[in-house]
Amino acid sequence: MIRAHSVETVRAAEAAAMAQLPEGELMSRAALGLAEVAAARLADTEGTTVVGLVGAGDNGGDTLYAVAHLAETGFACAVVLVPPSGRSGVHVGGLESAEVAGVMVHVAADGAAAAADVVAEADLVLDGIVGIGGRPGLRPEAARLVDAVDDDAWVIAVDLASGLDPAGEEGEDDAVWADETVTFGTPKPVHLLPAGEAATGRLTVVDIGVDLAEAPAAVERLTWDDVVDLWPVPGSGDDKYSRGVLGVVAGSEAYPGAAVLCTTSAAEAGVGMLRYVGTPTPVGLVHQAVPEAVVGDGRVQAWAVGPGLDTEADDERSRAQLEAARAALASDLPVVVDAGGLALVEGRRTAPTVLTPHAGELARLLNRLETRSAGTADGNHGAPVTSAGESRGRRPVTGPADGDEGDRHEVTADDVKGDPLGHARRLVALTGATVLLKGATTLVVTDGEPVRSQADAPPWLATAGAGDVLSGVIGALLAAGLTPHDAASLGALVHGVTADRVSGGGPLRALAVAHGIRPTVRDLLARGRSAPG
Ligand SMILES: NC(=O)C1=CN([C@@H]2O[C@H](COP(=O)(O)OP(=O)(O)OC[C@H]3O[C@@H](n4cnc5c(N)ncnc54)[C@H](O)[C@@H]3O)[C@@H](O)[C@H]2O)[C@@H](O)CC1
Ligand SMILES: [K+]
Repeated sequence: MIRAHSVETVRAAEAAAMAQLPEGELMSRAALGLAEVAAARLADTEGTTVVGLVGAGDNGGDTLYAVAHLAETGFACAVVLVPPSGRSGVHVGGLESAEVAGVMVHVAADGAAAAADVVAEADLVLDGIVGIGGRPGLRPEAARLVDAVDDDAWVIAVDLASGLDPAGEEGEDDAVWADETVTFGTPKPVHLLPAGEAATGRLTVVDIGVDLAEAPAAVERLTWDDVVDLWPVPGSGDDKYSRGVLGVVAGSEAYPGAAVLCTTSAAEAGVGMLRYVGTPTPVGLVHQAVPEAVVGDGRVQAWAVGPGLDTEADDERSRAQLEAARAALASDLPVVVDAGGLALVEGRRTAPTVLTPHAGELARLLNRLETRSAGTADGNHGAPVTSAGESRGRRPVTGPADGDEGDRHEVTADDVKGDPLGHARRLVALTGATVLLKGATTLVVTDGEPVRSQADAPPWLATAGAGDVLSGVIGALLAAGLTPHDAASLGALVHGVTADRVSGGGPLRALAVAHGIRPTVRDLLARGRSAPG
């Protein structure tokens, strides 16, 4: 598992480490590690020239010492001091060390065009403008220098790409776009969250001897190795019931294929037994595609509700199916809810619940539940969801207290894409559920747990039916007894890795991903068995 720690946790751990070490030791380790990575990249790209962009804080200090090392190694090195106060604004020891090593020192404020020319010459650029002490955004003079970087230069962000919010909460367009980020001690949230992941590039962690093993993580990412620890592997005493029975309420006369995709992926994920509840057309298809499934209601350990469900259909068989979906949501069993099922969510369930919206579905759900919640807070009407003010990171609801929607801001899919984590947290606060928000980086948010962030899938996975497959995998894992947080994040990992294998760099289809789940899980488990120790 990759664990990212908050700025506060990192600063506390660094302070504890520094108290035991000679002054400047941590910075010196950070700078040496940074210089080693930079030298390796220069060797790979046959580059010879280095420019460091140096801000006022210790991030600039790391950069100055690293550039000094590179100059001593024989590279042609320069730095551009970015602070408006020039030399007097930067790390004194670092600047001295760079000058002694023969690094050319330029001050941005003295001549912006000349400084930009120096930057444009570099094969490798170290971005040391700001690190974990930075506020989002770049000052105009820094932005101009960053714009001058040659397209072919290798850009290494020191600790994090300057301009990004270190916490990864606020999106920021005005930031360095790095090929690689060299961070110290531990990843920071920004490296793993949608707001910063793309600008971070490849992430390299340099060990500086700061111990964060016991410190609580802010963001986690499951890796292939976690599959062995988390995947439910049957023992000799297991039978199909003890391994977990999943009930699937999915598909409809309008969208019958979703039933096939969801049940196929649950079967491929190795669920103990499958029950399927649907209308005649998808029932016929499921009979053919997944003969293992038993059609009809019955005892289950978990439900998957919603893929391809048609909540508008009004014939007798459809009403019976929707009744089964509502009964599943009203039960005390774990449920994963997707697509059409999200329209049936009325608020808080006490049993384990995973909601798997994409941005548009999350926006619709927030609008519906928050309107209701505003009414409930005033004692007027609505489901027993939480009061409007409880959620973390949410915008205030501006509607009048009588529950009238008034000028209340309607959340849009673009709002969710602009602040995915904040909006996912809003839905967690309203429902108490685990929210899996789909995207290039999929977020799994549960109250009281570190956010899980998975980025395993290729863009080819953005295709119809992919979500139906994901629901089946998560349902199988819930039925086997995993927590919603583990089931959702492990499901996202396996879904993404499978898609990557199936794609092989080209198009994929959802049914192929469903059929790829079984060999992917097998291979990931085999990897763990063959790993040393
Ligand atoms: N604390 C430690 O023990 C260690 C810290 N290290 C480095 O120190 C960094 C943190 O250093 P600092 O706390 O000095 O903070 P930073 O170097 O991240 O930046 C703080 C300075 O930048 C200015 N600033 C903030 N936002 C800005 C913006 N958007 N544009 C321009 N200037 C801005 C601030 O006014 C302040 O002067 C880490 O990111 C890491 O690179 C490493 O040396 C490892 C050890
Ligand atoms: K930086």
